[in-house]
Amino acid sequence: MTIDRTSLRWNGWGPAAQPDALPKESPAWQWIADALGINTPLPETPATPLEKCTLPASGLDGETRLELERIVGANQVHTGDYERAFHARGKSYHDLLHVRAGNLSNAPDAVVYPRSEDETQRLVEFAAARDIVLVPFGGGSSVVGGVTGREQGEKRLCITVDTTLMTSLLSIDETAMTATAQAGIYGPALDKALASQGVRLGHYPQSFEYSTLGGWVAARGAGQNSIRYGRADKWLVSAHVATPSGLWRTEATPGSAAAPNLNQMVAGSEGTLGIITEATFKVHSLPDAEDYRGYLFRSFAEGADAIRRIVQSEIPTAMLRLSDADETFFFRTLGGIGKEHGLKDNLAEAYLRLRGYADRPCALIVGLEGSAANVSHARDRVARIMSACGGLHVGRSPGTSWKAGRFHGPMVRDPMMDHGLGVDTLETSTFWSNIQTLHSAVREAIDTSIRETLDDPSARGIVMAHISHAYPDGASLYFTFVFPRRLDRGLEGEVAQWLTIKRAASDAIAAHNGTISHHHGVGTDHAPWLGQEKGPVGMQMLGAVKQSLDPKGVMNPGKVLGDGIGN
Ligand SMILES: Cc1cc2nc3c(=O)[nH]c(=O)nc-3n(C[C@H](O)[C@H](O)[C@H](O)COP(=O)(O)OP(=O)(O)OC[C@H]3O[C@@H](n4cnc5c(N)ncnc54)[C@H](O)[C@@H]3O)c2cc1C
Repeated sequence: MTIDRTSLRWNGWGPAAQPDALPKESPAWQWIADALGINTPLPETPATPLEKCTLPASGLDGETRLELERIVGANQVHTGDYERAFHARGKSYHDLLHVRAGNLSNAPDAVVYPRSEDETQRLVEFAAARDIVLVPFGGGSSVVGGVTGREQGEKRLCITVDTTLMTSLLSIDETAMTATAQAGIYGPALDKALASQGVRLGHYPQSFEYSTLGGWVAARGAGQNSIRYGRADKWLVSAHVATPSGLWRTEATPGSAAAPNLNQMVAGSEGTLGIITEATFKVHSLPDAEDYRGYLFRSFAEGADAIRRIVQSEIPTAMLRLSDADETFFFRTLGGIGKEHGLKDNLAEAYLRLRGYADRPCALIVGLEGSAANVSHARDRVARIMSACGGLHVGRSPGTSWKAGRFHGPMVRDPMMDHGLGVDTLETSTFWSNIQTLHSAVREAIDTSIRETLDDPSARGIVMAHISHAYPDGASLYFTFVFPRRLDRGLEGEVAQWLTIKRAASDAIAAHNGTISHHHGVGTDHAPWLGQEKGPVGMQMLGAVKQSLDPKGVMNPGKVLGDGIGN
């Protein structure tokens, strides 16, 4: 079962029909405007409807269309406006600036939906022979420019290959605890199929509902419970990839010393080497017990120290998520707006004041999953470390409400963009010894660069961050920032505003020893910083692999190895 494209927003996030996540009459708008130093009413900035957008004519000629139809079937080759608009770009803030403004100049000439590995391989070989560009597309949830159709200056025919008709769970090896599925299966469908056999992969990115197995591997992502279930490069056992040089089957053994592990070339390849048609991955028994709960810390440093100690003590947790003081304040205030403030809340506040947690606290959510005995044992050990590090237990409700809304946060972005506000996120990781330095440097870079882009001296951004994934040696930092959009200079001015902020943040990450991406990938947006991270020899190796598998450069050109930020 796949998701009908027309049931989804082509220029936003989630279902086409969905309740407004931030209704017009909500008092939250005024609070956000005040926090941003905006003294005028927020403007109405709705997205351009499709019928008013400029779509370049498809360059697909009749003969090529016939050839494509011979490979994938007549019903699987699309050149209609909706299909081309849906596949023009991904879901980054930068992507949304373009599509909401009605600029669909990146739309591919056609979208094709292969139904099998054989069709995909024939399609890739056909494209290579004809020098036709192919852009692999799963859920299209890339936030780094990974699925942009025609890159600027690309003259060749451009076809997006949508994998979402390849949705079968092919097999489960209950003895080895691995499973194999076709790459185009969406998160919920995969989860359901695995759960019916008593197992799960456990990969839950925030985009889970609208992203695919192939996209998770290709972008080398991490789910919210990555501490327990691992990132994509950890749970991937093997893959089949349709490349211009033939079908590539990576080796599948639990451990091997037979030269470097080529699965690591698939994870993170972002469609530049070929199209992943199926993947084999590790699975886990469904947990008997779950425990999600909250703690408060007086400082980000104390909370980070608690996470480090828990992970280094090898206590089996599924998730540890620490918000900095700004993020804690933002979500607590936003969540409380419009709600009646009763006696219970007053007592809770008085208690926090008394214990010294009222002044800019940092919230930490702990998630535990597994057998009842393991969860209970882990809960006690976690509680001891939290307490030793200054954490205050605040009960289950922050944990359960975080879990219930774990995929809903992004629904707020469209209404914000409809009211002149920009919202973007970026992420990195570093060693524990550097985490506070990197947090401060990137926070400062985003805050300063937002102010630089605004004329009004009282206007500013809201910048917040959390630790989202933890390892024994370090952790990731995930930044979210909200800012008043530069609406006065059109699309070009808005892209320039975004570029100023993005460059400042990325330069700060590179200067302070963070990775340019912990889990979103490289796409076009992070490509200019990749060389600094991999070094000249590393870049030469990546280029040589690309050249060897895809000598004509038809597979997702401009991504990962390009330099096209802002395209
Ligand atoms: C709201 C939101 C929240 C997000 N949260 C997370 C998160 O928590 N964790 C995380 O890791 N990421 C997150 N992301 C980023 C994104 O969802 C991930 O990168 C995801 O793995 C992409 O999956 P997809 O199926 O949508 O792939 P797409 O966006 O379609 O593609 C991503 C990249 O992989 C390539 N690709 C896709 N399918 C294939 C294939 N079969 N073979 C070869 N190449 C392929 C594409 O060409 C592109 O370069 C989030 C994005 C959004 C919009």
